[in-house]
Amino acid sequence: MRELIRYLKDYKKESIMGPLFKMLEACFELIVPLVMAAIIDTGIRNHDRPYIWRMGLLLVSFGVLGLICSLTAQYFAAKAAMGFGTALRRDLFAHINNMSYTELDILGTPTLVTRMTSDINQAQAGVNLVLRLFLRSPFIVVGAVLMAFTISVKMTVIFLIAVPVISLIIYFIVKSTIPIYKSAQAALDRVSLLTRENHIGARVVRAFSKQQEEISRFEETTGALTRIQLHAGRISALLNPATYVVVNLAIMAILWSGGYVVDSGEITQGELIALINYMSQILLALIALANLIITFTKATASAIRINEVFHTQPSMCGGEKTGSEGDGEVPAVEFRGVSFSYANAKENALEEISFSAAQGETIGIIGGTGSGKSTLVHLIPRLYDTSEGEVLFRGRSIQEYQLEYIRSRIGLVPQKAVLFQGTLRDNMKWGKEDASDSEIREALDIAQARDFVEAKEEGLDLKIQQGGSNLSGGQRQRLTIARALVGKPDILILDDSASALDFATDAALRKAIKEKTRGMTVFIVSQRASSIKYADKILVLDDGRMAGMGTHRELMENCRVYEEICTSQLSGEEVQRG
Ligand SMILES: Nc1ncnc2c1ncn2[C@@H]1O[C@H](COP(=O)(O)OP(=O)(O)OP(=O)(O)O)[C@@H](O)[C@H]1O
Repeated sequence: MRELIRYLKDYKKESIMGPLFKMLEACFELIVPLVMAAIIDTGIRNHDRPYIWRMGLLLVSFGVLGLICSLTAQYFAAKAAMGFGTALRRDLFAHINNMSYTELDILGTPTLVTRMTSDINQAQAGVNLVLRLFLRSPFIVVGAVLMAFTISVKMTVIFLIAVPVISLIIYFIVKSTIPIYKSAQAALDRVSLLTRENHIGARVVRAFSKQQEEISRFEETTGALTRIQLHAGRISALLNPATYVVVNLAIMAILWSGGYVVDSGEITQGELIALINYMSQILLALIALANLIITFTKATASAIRINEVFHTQPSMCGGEKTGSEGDGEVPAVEFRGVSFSYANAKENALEEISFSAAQGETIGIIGGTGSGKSTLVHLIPRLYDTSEGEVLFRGRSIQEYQLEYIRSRIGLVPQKAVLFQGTLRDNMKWGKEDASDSEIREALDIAQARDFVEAKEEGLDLKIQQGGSNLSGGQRQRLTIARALVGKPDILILDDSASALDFATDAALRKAIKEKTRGMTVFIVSQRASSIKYADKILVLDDGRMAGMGTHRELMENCRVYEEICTSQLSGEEVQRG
């Protein structure tokens, strides 16, 4: 938690005023039993009604003042806690956005969502409660014992026995619940993972009629979370009865021995009542302290999880260079002996890959599933860094370029077509912030998306729902291609991003890209031989290795893997026509 305290730096005033007003409220509370004692000993004993009224009014004033102090403290504490949470959330979001794919793979999205939401809320609640109670509760306990001491030194012994016993009970209960709260947060991660997986894959779940299995899986996971929370709840439920037993025993002791000391005239009846009041105040303060410790512990567990994300430093930092180097003589992209392995993976996903792609060339990449096609193209815009070897962009290592620059010059259309909530125009502007409508229409035209967009009444103002759910798979794919084209990148990568298009649209798309984006180097990843066979150069991947490289004709003659793919997909005539 200490590391996160820096997020309170803009709320120094609130962080001081909150606890101070709580202490002030506690002072009023500590005086109340003395006023009560005065009412009993003077007002009631002497039948002095005006005195009772005066003192009664004083009690009401203390109550009102205490309430004002408490509300003011609450205001400052809430303001500081909200500010803390907001700044923390903003920083964590920015930090996660700076992470490379490697860190995102290691941490995983569900836990990042839980940490961004539930954990930050927990830390925020911790800050709020700490600001209100961390001084108040100990202050009341010490204050009540001291007040009792001023009334009767002898009777204070009961306080000095009761307070440590209550503290010990609280200590053991809190100590045994802390690890349980930690595992509850981890169980929440699992619930979050399952919820996310299920909501994203809702259509698949229904298509396979897996609702019942998924509901059972969900019940099992939430059941585990419930069991953990119940376990913690059962232990915490012991807190009140156990502490009340001790306090009531102490009050019995005060009443029993109080009878003797009142009889002997050492203390008055009013003072005896004040002692009982102080004992109750101590109990309430200690229980509040126990709640504070539990909330603080949960907040600390959450803070650890948040800090784990902050400590995961982006493994990638960009270079200095912007602007293209060299001219048409230098290859647009070159791989020199590139091998790559995913974090925690035992085997390399790519092994010794070397090739070069000239400016304006179309490169087809083909291979079986899991052969490393996506991995290879992800290395071009530096979504991952190579484990061995080098990737060059226009004759220079991509590591020398600024990350923003390299990504603005390389348009990647990922396998999964992801669009964001907003208008179609907003989505297109991801490719180029200041793109004009005519630039967007041009990109839509090349991506074979213009017709269907113009057929919609709203045109570029078409509202895209979350994840693009109001569009078909093929429409989404065409829009993501258009989005990459808007920025007129030097390199366009289509990672199996035309898989949902029919053959005619796929062919029209490739033709339009070739004709209307002169000078652009295009990488087409596909499982379909027909999509890549006209490429200037075809890379054939097999289990992460380069099985062949060349034109369709060359590969048909000397690459067995390519020949097998083609003969399994194309007719004899199509194979020959390449
Ligand atoms: N994020 C990841 N973490 C660990 N391993 C991964 C990750 N992504 C892919 N792999 C592994 O790397 C290998 C290559 O995967 P890749 O996605 O590049 O294949 P692909 O040829 O594009 O397959 P497909 O055509 O099915 O999309 C596979 O064995 C896969 O299991």
